[in-house]
Amino acid sequence: MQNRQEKISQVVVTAGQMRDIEKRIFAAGMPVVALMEKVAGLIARRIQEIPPTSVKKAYSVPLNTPFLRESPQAGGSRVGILVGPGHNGGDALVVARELHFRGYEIWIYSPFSKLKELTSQHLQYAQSLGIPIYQTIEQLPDSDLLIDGLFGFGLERNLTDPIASAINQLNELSVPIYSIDLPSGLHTDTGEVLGTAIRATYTFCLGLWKLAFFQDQALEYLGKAELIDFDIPLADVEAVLKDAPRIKRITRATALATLPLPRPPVTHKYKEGHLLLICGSRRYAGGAILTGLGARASGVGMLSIAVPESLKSLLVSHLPEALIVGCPETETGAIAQLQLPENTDLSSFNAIACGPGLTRDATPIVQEVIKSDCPLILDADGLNILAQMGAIATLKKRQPVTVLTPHTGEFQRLFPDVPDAKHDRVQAVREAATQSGAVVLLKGARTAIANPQGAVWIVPESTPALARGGSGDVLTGLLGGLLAQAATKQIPVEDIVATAAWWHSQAGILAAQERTELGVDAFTLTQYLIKALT
Ligand SMILES: NC(=O)C1=CN([C@@H]2O[C@H](COP(=O)(O)OP(=O)(O)OC[C@H]3O[C@@H](n4cnc5c(N)ncnc54)[C@H](O)[C@@H]3O)[C@@H](O)[C@H]2O)[C@H](O)CC1
Ligand SMILES: [K+]
Repeated sequence: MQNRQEKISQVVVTAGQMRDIEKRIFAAGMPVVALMEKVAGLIARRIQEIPPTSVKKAYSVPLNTPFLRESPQAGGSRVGILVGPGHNGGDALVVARELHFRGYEIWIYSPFSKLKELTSQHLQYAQSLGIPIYQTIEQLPDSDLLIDGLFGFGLERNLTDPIASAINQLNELSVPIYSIDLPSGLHTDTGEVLGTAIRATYTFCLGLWKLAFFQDQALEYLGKAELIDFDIPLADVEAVLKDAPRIKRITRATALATLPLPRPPVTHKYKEGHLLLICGSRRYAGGAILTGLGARASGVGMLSIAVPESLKSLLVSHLPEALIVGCPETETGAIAQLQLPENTDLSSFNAIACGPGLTRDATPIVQEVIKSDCPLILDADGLNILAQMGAIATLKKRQPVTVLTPHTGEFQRLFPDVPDAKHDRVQAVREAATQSGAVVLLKGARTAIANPQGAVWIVPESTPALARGGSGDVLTGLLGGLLAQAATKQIPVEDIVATAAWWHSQAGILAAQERTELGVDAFTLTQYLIKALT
C-alpha cells in the first residue's frame, strides 16, 4: 500500500479539477476562511525556513543577509506582498500578517479596486495593523523578497496594463520572488504565459500539482517548485478524477517498483528477456554503441544487435556480451537486409528497438519490423521513416505494442495534424497516442508519455545536461531492455516507458551533480545509469 503522501505526490490536476476538489471540501463543511488560514500558515512557515543561500536569484542580496531568519531584527528584512483580487491575494495577505507578527518589515502592493470578500477583509485587517498599502508600482519601497499573490488558478484571460507592465517591472528588480500556487500570469493547465508572467525564484504549489508545472514553456517562470500539502482528502481527489484519464508524476517509488528487481532466484538469460536492437550505419556507428550500452544497463538477459556488416567488429569490441548480427549493407553503408541467425526471425525476440543511426536508406528494414508481431520501439530514423509512411495509418494496422520516442521535431513530422504540440505538450502527446494506438513518449525538459487510452505519465525532474547528441540513443536501448524483460509480466507498457525515462533523467541529474552540466556526454551517461539506482 502506498502511503498518502506518495499518492498525493503523483497526482497532477487541471484548474477545473482543482476547483471541483476544492468545492467538495467546502461542501463537506470545511470553512473557506479556515482553509485559507491553514494553507497560508503553511506557506508563511516555509518562507521562514528557506535559507537565503538556496535562493538563486538573490543577486542584490549578500548571502549573509538575514532576510529570512526566524526573528529578524526590526528593520532587518523587508518583504513586499503582491495582492491580486481573488483568493490567491487572500493567501498572500495571511502570509503578510503572519510575517508581520514574526518581525518582518512588510508592505503590500494592492493594485485592484475590487477584491473578493475574504481578500478584502484580510486587506482591511492588514491596514489596521499599520502595514503600508500601495496601489501603484511607482510608490513601492525597496524589499529583499517579494511574495506573489496576484493570481492563482483563477486567472482566466490575458493580463493587460497596468498590471502587465507592473509585473514586467517587478521582474526587472533583482529581488527573489516567491509565488503562491503558481507564478501569476501562467495558464494553470498549458503553462502558457498569458500576456506576461512573474518570473519566480520559488513556487509553492498548493495542495496538488497543477499541470503547468510540467509544461516546458512554464519552467523558466517557476523557479524551484515545491508542493505544499494541506491535507486534501484522497477520497475527494478520487471522486473528482474518477474515470478521467489520469496525468501522473512518476516518482522514485513507482519507478523502482516497476523495475525487474529483485530477480527470481532461479532464472536463465532468455527468461530475462531477449532484445533485438536494429541500429547504426557506416555514417552513424556511435549511435549503435550507445544504444547497446543503454540496453546493457537495463540488465536484459540477452542482447542481439543488428548492424551493417562493416560495424560488426567495432560493436563486438564495445559490447562483448552481445550477439552482434552483421547485415548486408547498402552502398551508403546502411543495413540493406536483416540477416538474422539461423532458426531466428523477428518473432524470436521479446522486444525490438529500431532506429538510432539507421539513416533513411534503411527504409525497407523499418517497413519490415513494423509488419512483425513483436513489441517494437521506434526512434530517430525509425520515426522519420514511419512519418514518411504516414504514422497514424501505418500504426493502426499494427496489433502488437508500439512505442514511439520522438523529440518535438520528430513529433511534428509524425503527427502534423495534432494541433497542440507547441501550445500544450501534454495534450499533444495524449492525442498522438489515442489517434495512433501507440505509446508515445515526447522528449523534452519534462518528458511526457501517453498511452492510447489517454493516460499520461510525466517525468517531473530532469537536467539540461541531457540535451546532447547520443543521449536519446541511450534511452532507446535502456527502454528496449526493460520492455524485453517485462514481456512475460503484466506491467502496463506505459509504466515501463515512464520508468525508463525517469531512470535516464536520474542518471543525467546525478552525472551533472558530479561533473557539471557540461560533463554529461552520452557515454558518461551510460556509466551513471546503475549508479542512479544505488
Ligand atoms: N486550491 C484550494 O483549494 C485553495 C486555493 N486557495 C487559493 O485560491 C486561489 C484561487 O482563488 P480564486 O479566487 O479562484 O482565483 P485567483 O486568486 O487566481 O484570482 C481570480 C480573480 O482574478 C480575476 N481575474 C482573472 N483573470 C484576470 C485578468 N487577466 N485580469 C484581471 N483580473 C483577472 C477573476 O475575475 C477573479 O476575481 C488559488 O490559486 C490559491 O492560491 C485558497 O486560499 C486555499 C485553498
Ligand atoms: K501567484
